[in-house]
Amino acid sequence: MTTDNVGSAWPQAQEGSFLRLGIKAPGEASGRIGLALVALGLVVLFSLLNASFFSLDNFVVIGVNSTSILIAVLGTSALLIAGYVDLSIGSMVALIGIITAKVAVLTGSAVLAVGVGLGLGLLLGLLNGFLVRRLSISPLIVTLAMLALYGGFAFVVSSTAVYGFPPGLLELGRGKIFGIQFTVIIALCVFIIGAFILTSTVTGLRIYAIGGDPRAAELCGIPVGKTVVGLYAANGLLIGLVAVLIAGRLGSITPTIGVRFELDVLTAAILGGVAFSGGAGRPLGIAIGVATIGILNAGLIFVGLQSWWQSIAVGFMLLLALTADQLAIGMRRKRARAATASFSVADPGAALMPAATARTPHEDVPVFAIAGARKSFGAVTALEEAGFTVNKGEIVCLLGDNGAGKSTVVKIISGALQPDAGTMTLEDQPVAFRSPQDARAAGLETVYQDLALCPNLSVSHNMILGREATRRWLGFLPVRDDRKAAEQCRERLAALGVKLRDEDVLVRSLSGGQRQSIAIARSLGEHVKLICLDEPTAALGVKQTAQVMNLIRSIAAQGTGVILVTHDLATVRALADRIVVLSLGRVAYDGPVKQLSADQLWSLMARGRLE
Ligand SMILES: Nc1ncnc2c1ncn2[C@@H]1O[C@H](COP(=O)(O)OP(=O)(O)OP(=O)(O)O)[C@@H](O)[C@H]1O
Repeated sequence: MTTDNVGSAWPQAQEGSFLRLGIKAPGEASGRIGLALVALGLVVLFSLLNASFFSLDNFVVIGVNSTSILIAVLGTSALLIAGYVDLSIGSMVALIGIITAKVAVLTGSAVLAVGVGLGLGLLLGLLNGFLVRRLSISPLIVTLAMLALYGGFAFVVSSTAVYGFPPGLLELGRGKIFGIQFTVIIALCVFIIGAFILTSTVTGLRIYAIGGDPRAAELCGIPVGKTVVGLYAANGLLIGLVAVLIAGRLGSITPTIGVRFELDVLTAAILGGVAFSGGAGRPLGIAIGVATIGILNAGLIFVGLQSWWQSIAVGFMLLLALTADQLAIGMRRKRARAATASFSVADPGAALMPAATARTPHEDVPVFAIAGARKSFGAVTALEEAGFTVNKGEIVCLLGDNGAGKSTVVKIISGALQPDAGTMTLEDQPVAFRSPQDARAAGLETVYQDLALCPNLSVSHNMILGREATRRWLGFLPVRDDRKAAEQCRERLAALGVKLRDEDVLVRSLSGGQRQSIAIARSLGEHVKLICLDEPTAALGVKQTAQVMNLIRSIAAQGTGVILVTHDLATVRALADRIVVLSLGRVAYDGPVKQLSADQLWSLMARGRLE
């Protein structure tokens, strides 16, 4: 169990900023870059077995041969980080390659062939993404089916090699500038741009967030579906580029060109630290993973082994990397359990004091009202004519037995559900929300029971998720403003009396109470008028409950209205200015809690009536 020692330190973050831009690379470092030392070991081994392996010419050849993997690994890594995968990339290379080759031979136009290759890649990627989202089954299965389809169609287009390309296409694949092949320059540029997007942009952060917890990402306002389809489309475009460059470099394409390509690319990504379970991986590790696979493939040819030995070696490496991946997950869980991460809240003892001593709600200034709310789910009526108001700075506890309709009310208020009938007003203005984003924009925040935090992201990244600020780097490149995020994070926590020593620490290593504080602090902003908290103390110990109760008091003291859903009578007694009791979808009681006896309160909660 974790303990919260008031005043002791939060855990420290693992890494510094990316390229000193003040940008903190999201997600976790691979934690197993050591595996990349395998690459070095392989160089030594192959050099011992064949002296001519260790030559500049050979490393240039390995570099050129690795360009396809270096380009493709970006799309595969981004998908893996988001918790998805595309097994069809090898067959895609074959199908796109063979169609590009046919177009090149038939039209004699290199430009047209390149356009068709890239366009087809984008289209096939979009198709994969669309199917994965639509079919809602494992992307492994969907893309396995696509692997078979694309691979088969490649043979339908041509069962034999296609060659005789226009010079422009061959020049693209074989041409050099300052002695360096175009393909190498293109691959390096694409990799650097991809690494930049992953580590420094809003999109990058969102990819890591989706991999960490897709539901949390969705609740933070991230368009998960569109982002995932976009990732598949980008992956397809990269594969289109790979196919075009291979056609130009080899001067001919066969329908078997992509065999085992997906295995090489996946192995390079996972070897380089991208977690198969999503949410983790960094570009440097990925680049080292690519180098390892390149060296392995070249070395085995050098020592004269047959191609099936390459297959065996890469398969072995993949197993090794997956085992390391699992070990890393186990160690992370262990570290999280062992973490004695702690935070401090100003005078936690005060949380045990009655609410009235800490602040005064404005009884005559209603901030929010819901009236005549009805909601049915098929034959089940969840709400019937429910309604109540919340005043400025007032804490209203929403109570009721299981199935009374509390969550349904909260979902309607937060925009997650639309009522069948009823009205809502916010500061005397009628409002209707079609989504949680609508509600948030109007100044209405919800802290969900499962908190909607991404465990693989830092506290400050979680704090800004869905409303990330950007700035221009070098005057034109839009990058995430992580400095501003850190400032905002410190300010919000400080406003609630939470002292945070390191906002770069991962949420995974925080205790339940700390996570609750982060979720509450995140929901606060100058424009917030009402905050709904769903069972915020349900999973907490005594001290953590006291800390969270203090936070809720601080929020109300700043004039924000609070709706608190809870089953805990001690919390009700300590915090509530007023209680609203729901029973079978109707309001059974709306009034102060002070004059109710323990028996009366219990009767209201359990039976929905005063006795
Ligand atoms: N999506 C849904 N589909 C069908 N029925 C639903 C759905 N959501 C809620 N209900 C039903 O509506 C009624 C009210 O549910 P609700 O979750 O609002 O109650 P609650 O007071 O929050 O209960 P609990 O304390 O157990 O969470 C229940 O009978 C529930 O089964």
